[in-house]
Amino acid sequence: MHIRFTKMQGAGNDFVVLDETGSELGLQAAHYRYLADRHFGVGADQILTVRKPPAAHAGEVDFEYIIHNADGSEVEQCGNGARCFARYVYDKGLTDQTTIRVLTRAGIITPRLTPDGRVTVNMGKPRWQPADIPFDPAGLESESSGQTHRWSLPLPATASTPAHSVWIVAVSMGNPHAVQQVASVEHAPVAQTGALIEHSPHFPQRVNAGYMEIVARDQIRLRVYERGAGETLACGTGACAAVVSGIAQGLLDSRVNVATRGGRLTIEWAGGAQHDVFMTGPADTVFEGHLELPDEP
Ligand SMILES: N[C@@H](CCC[C@H](N)C(=O)O)C(=O)O
Repeated sequence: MHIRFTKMQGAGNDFVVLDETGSELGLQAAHYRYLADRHFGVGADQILTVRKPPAAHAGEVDFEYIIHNADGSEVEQCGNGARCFARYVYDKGLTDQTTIRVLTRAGIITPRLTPDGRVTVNMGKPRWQPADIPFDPAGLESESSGQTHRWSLPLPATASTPAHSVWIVAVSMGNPHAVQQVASVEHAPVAQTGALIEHSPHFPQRVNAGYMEIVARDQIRLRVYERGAGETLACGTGACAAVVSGIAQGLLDSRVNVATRGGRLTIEWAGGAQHDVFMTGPADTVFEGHLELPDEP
């Protein structure tokens, strides 16, 4: 099958974007893995697919946006991808609106193109209830921290680390996140513990593992080991999860700059159950291409 694609990136989190507004390509998990492969395919952390809204949501949203991780799994949400999605549909002339309502597996989000070239996304509300994440805290030690809880998550011994526990805040931004505070992101054991946290049995659908260094009440540094993709240069929902966990614990103000390895994001949240989280950052097209997709990659 011959397909056209656009390569995009947002703060270094990179994507292959596919247009299925005309007809669906019918790709399988192995095709997404092939497209994401940095040696044999195009190379990406996630594959983003743009579709017209399904009939049940016609009039309510402008597009549907489907996300696959590099490992081929379909996921509910992707923040940096949402900004690239908005940039894509606008630049391709699929819409002339600068505020776009998008259906995702996690619900409706609203990206808005801003005059400075960046994109601000209303990412909806954080969800803290374990069942909504999903997170199974059975048997875990916990302590209250501001308006939320920290949980002591046990990690098994590996060749490089002894068995130990880390204190995490569990939160959903449409997808699951476990955020821990570290003294220094540079020295954080992301490579050693990221996959252990991702596969913890306390997160039945796996989890994105965030490592947050608080620099000031309005500034953090962040690394994220992403579910289904490994460590990426930035994770938009990870930035939202880290900032809301910091605000809920009383450690951060309501507007926070997040320095990632690939660029800067700004996250705003007024706190409480009624307020949405807003994320602002870059979204850029890198190149366009076409390729012959093997029937069975
Ligand atoms: N890079 C993303 C998150 C993509 C999905 C994530 N890996 C998951 O499995 O939940 C972002 O910018 O939010």
